[in-house]
Amino acid sequence: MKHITCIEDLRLLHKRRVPKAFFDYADRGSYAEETLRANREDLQKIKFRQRILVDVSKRDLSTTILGEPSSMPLILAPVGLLGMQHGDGEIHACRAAQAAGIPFTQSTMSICSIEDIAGSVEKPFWFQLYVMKDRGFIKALVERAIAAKCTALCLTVDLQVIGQRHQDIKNGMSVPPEWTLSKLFDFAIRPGWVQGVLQGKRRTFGNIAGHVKNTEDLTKLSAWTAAQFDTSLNWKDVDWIRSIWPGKLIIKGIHDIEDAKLAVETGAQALVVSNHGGRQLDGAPSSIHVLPGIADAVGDKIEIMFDGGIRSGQDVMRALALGAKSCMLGRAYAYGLGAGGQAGVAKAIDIIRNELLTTMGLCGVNTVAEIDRKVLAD
Ligand SMILES: Cc1cc2nc3c(=O)[nH]c(=O)nc-3n(C[C@H](O)[C@H](O)[C@H](O)COP(=O)(O)O)c2cc1C
Ligand SMILES: CC(C)CC(=O)C(=O)O
Repeated sequence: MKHITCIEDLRLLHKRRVPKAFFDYADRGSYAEETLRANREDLQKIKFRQRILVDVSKRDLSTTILGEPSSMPLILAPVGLLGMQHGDGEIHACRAAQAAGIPFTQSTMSICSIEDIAGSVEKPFWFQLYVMKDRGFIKALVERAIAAKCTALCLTVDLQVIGQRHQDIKNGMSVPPEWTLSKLFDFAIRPGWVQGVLQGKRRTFGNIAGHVKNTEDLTKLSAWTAAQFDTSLNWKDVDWIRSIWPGKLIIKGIHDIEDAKLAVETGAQALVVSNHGGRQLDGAPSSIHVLPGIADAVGDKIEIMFDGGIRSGQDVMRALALGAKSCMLGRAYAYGLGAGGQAGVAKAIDIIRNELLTTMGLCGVNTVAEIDRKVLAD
């Protein structure tokens, strides 16, 4: 990892080490990928004010997230199928987050189960929930998150209809999964990855296997899961989740001021301004484009988290300047995981941490609380 200096280096290493179908699943977006590109392009358009001769010798990244101390304003976002980027990927990512002193969010669509992670890490983590049609299953899943002592529930609300990812279809990441000679060859030339995944605790959705009959049958499990996304989901379901989850609630996938106001009314502690990393509504504006309006409208009533296109500490600084209290990393750490397991995720976090510290120094800022629109050039 010595010559890895930026997230793009981790991305290229991930691309080399992991079969194409799984790399593309992580890397790509929905439809024409306009929103995926806009997330990056709009962040890069935001320029900083360079300030000089300010004593920046005592820069400090520490902050609070949902009232808890955090070493920096970063969170590992829920990312599905991490265990396919690296054997036991969820455990590796959670360990790296905990070693760095930041929260890890486990996806409903994880390969390791809630219990697998809880039994393998030192501290509590967050759980992300997709509300599926089978509400009995969802209630049981929330109860499992409570039993595992998860400290926050991140309710994702932007995937009741699934945006098509063309590349996943071309790669046979469909239901049922497609096995072609070229795919088998692609696996065969990556024996390190194959061995890691085979040594992992599980090779299918760990939170769901066990609930579906014949779970050994991957096709049945995938079909059940795909059919379970619930197009009827609405704000009443959020109230129901509120009634069965006693802890801190985060609503993830807010992209509109009116929805942000409704999220405040649910009594949730935080919302995530997110377009699911350009994987859902293609043609939506970038997350950074909508952040200032949402922060101005509700930032004094609810904690604002942000994601979408964060690949550097500079990007974190941009989002904090425009009203976010913390940022979720998605692909940035998934690339690290594919590139090198726990060490790769640790590297991703460290790269972003150092970039943020340097950017703060060059903008004449010492603390996270000081970062506001004044650090941006007109
Ligand atoms: C491969 C992949 C899988 C994802 N799976 C989930 C998921 O299971 N649940 C969820 O709430 N968000 C999921 N997301 C969205 C992320 O939580 C986050 O919103 C997004 O990655 C942020 O954009 P970025 O990747 O540009 O940082 C996924 C994102 C990626 C890249
Ligand atoms: C299994 C997927 C629905 C997980 C997800 O949220 C994503 O791929 O963006």
